[in-house]
Amino acid sequence: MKRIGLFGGSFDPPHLGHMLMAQYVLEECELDEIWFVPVHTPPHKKRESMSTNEERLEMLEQSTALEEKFFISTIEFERKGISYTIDTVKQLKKQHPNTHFYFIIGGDMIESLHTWKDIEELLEDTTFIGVQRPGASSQAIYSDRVIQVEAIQVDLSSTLIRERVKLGKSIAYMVPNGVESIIRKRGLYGDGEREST
Ligand SMILES: Nc1ncnc2c1ncn2[C@@H]1O[C@H](COP(=O)(O)OP(=O)(O)OP(=O)(O)O)[C@@H](O)[C@H]1O
Ligand SMILES: O=C(O)c1ccc[n+]([C@@H]2O[C@H](COP(=O)([O-])O)[C@@H](O)[C@H]2O)c1
Repeated sequence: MKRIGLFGGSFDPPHLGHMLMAQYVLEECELDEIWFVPVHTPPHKKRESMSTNEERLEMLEQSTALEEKFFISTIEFERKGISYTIDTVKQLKKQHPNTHFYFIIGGDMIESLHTWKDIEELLEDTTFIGVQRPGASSQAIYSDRVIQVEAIQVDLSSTLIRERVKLGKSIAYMVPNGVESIIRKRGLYGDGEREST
């Protein structure tokens, strides 16, 4: 059985917190590959930024280019609609029958797992991996059904990066190489009016 870690998120933009946790989980949980799965429409979160799917994908491609075990699945872009994880996992399992899928989340999300669509069914054959996140608590209904990994904790979020860009502050060393220049080149996260996908 191949062991694949799915890492879902908005990645708007990808930041070093994402990359460090992906690399750490890859090794620590002895996974074969990590597949980053950018959401089309997050189930529980309103996307605050107006960046397009193509722009998020370009930043993710830049972020994963140098690591041979990092891949991107655009399955949720293609499916459109709300990006429920159960739908993604079911679709992927059909396409890759000899694979065990893991789903990587930040420790902050363990608390709200009970609100996910068909969570019992999802937990039956998908193994969740929760990576500690600064400020997150581990007291939650499903905490004993999630492999909890103590990776290097970085108090970074995409929200913080977007705010810093808006204020004209540096984001050097906070995002993977090349991501800052995509942000600047495309004028992301500024005040200007942009179209969303
Ligand atoms: N610094 C971090 N440490 C641990 N987990 C993180 C960190 N940043 C993001 N994650 C986790 O990565 C996944 C994808 O996150 P997402 O792309 O939504 O980033 P975010 O930084 O939380 O974004 P935003 O600030 O826009 O809400 C989620 O499971 C989230 O909990
Ligand atoms: O399936 C659900 O009900 C569900 C509810 C909340 C979040 N998720 C997934 O969790 C991942 C991270 O979500 P977010 O909101 O932090 O971008 C992303 O892949 C979402 O599709 C999934």
